[in-house]
Amino acid sequence: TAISVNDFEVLGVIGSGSYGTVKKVMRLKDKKIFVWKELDYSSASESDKQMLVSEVNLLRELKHENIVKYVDRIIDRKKSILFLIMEYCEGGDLASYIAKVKKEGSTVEEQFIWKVCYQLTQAIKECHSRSKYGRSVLHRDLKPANIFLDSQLNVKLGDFGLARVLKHETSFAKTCVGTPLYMSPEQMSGMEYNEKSDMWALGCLLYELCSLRPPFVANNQIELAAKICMGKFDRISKNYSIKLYSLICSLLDVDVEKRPSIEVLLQNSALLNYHASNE
Ligand SMILES: CN(C)CCCNS(=O)(=O)c1cccc(Nc2nc(OCC3CCCCC3)c3[nH]cnc3n2)c1
Repeated sequence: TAISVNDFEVLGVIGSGSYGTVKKVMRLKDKKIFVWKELDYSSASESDKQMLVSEVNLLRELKHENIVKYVDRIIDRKKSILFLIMEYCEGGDLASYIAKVKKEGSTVEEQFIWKVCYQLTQAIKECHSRSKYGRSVLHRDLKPANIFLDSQLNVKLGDFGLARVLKHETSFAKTCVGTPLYMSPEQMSGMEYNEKSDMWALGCLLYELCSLRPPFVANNQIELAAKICMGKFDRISKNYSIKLYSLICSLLDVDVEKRPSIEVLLQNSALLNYHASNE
């Protein structure tokens, strides 16, 4: 039997993304906790609706321990609302985590940064491997607000891909909403997003976990673009190992060719050692 909103109890609102509200819900039959994302498609065109259906079908196929799991969907045709039931990540998002560490005047432990690096590398590999077989996997924003933690502090890559479908955003809107702190030099120069852009964003994320701020900050887009294309950033604290710093430097290479691909990163010795000693 199809599931309905009456099978759930809404426990509260977690936040609202650009495409709808995210609520914490409990499934009544087994008291399990999930989130549901409410997508209002009342103003979507027929083609947008088709895109939404295909994106949701792609979501269903992406099953990986480091990607937020899609559980089910509910369509309320009367209200034109699509409810996406996803796994609930108790630990919240990395943006909140970094803000908390910073507020406490503390620092992020190197072991945890290697864990985040290893698990995100696996998630990115999964996304890239699918896009190889002709499936355009949602381009997932690799930014702290879109990376979640479960109760064991395992990393889960969230989904923002749907936001693009519903926001009918033109390419202009795409690049001009919010400050794209993690945008790669080649994207700043107008090139399309490509898999190496994810590697740059991963570098920005690892840098931010070390320094509690992004590698490139500016007061406006022009200045930000200039800094990113220059590719100069302050060294991270000497409390972190050279291995970690050189990995971050290799990812924050303005030369797309020299920047490691996900396959090259998977062969990184320090990362392999991390995994071997934490299996
Ligand atoms: C935006 N944040 C800085 C503060 C807002 C709220 N705190 S928080 O750090 O996200 C937080 C706190 C406790 C639990 C969770 N768990 C969670 N959140 C999701 O999405 C959050 C949503 C994403 C779009 C923007 C609004 C927030 C999930 N999606 C799939 N599983 C999810 N599990 C999140």
